[in-house]
Amino acid sequence: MAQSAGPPAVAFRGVVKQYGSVRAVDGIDLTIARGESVALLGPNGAGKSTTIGILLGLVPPDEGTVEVFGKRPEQAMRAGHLGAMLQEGKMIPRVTVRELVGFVRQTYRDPLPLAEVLDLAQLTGIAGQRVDRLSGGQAQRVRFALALAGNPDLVVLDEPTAALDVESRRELWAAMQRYAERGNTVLFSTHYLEEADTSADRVVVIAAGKVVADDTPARIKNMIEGRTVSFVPRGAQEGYELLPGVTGVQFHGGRVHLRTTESDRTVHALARADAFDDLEVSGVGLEEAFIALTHGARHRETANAEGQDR
Ligand SMILES: Nc1ncnc2c1ncn2[C@@H]1O[C@H](COP(=O)(O)OP(=O)(O)OP(=O)(O)O)[C@@H](O)[C@H]1O
Repeated sequence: MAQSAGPPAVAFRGVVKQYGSVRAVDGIDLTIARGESVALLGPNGAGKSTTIGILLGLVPPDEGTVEVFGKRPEQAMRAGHLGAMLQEGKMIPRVTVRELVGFVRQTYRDPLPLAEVLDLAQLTGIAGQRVDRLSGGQAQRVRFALALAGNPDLVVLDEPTAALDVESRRELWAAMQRYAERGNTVLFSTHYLEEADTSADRVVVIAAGKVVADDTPARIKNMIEGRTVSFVPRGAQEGYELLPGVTGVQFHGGRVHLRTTESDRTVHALARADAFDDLEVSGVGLEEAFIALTHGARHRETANAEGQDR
């Protein structure tokens, strides 16, 4: 649930990060309100980890500014506003869950009570176990507990469920949602649309270092889970973008390719206009959908630059 008092949890303005010829982050503008749960969704190499690194003050941007609760990331980190769970991170052997979480929380100025951290991360029942003997899912929940220990206002998780089985994922998301429900801001990255759909209020889709879509999970799902209707056109080849459900139009290989969220209605409208030969309807894979969204974003940029209202 978003709250409005004070500066936003996160404000990226025109952020760019270049590695050699790769623009890992290519002009990101992003504001996250306090209390929002936001998923950064994107394929491999989209720029999610780099964006998170910049947010945490670990990666200096080449251009643009980043503020976390109105402060520079390093200041926000020092002030205890930020907690992070990154992809890597080995456990110290031979200590128990309780000892490790207890030790880490003591390094913060105003930590959560130990029992509360253990409860939030669903670790109470395994608090006496050694951290180097835990399952993958349990170990991830310990990392989550370490990210929460300082009682941060914003917790950032970089692909927290990578390599976890379904049950462990479910437990981690339940733990994360309980933290979000306390009014905290959560930002996590994922490759999985289902995770973004069930665990976020808002989904920001990143591809090739750019934000290509930013909407509610339901609308993003609609965009990504759409279909492609392709055909050899007949008659006037215009106005396709006005057909019901159509979110994108491309011409190649002598065919028209329409992306649509409502393929039945699109096909009915085409049939009424007697506008096609050799019609095909296919589902869209996630990678393809990202590419389509990326093209859509470029198309909109060009249209805006040309002053067209499309
Ligand atoms: N330290 C680095 N040096 C050189 N190139 C880098 C570095 N970090 C990231 N990149 C490149 O920047 C691009 C974005 O990478 P990033 O790790 O941010 O993507 P990602 O969306 O997090 O991917 P994944 O889902 O695979 O973790 C990739 O092309 C990657 O190879």
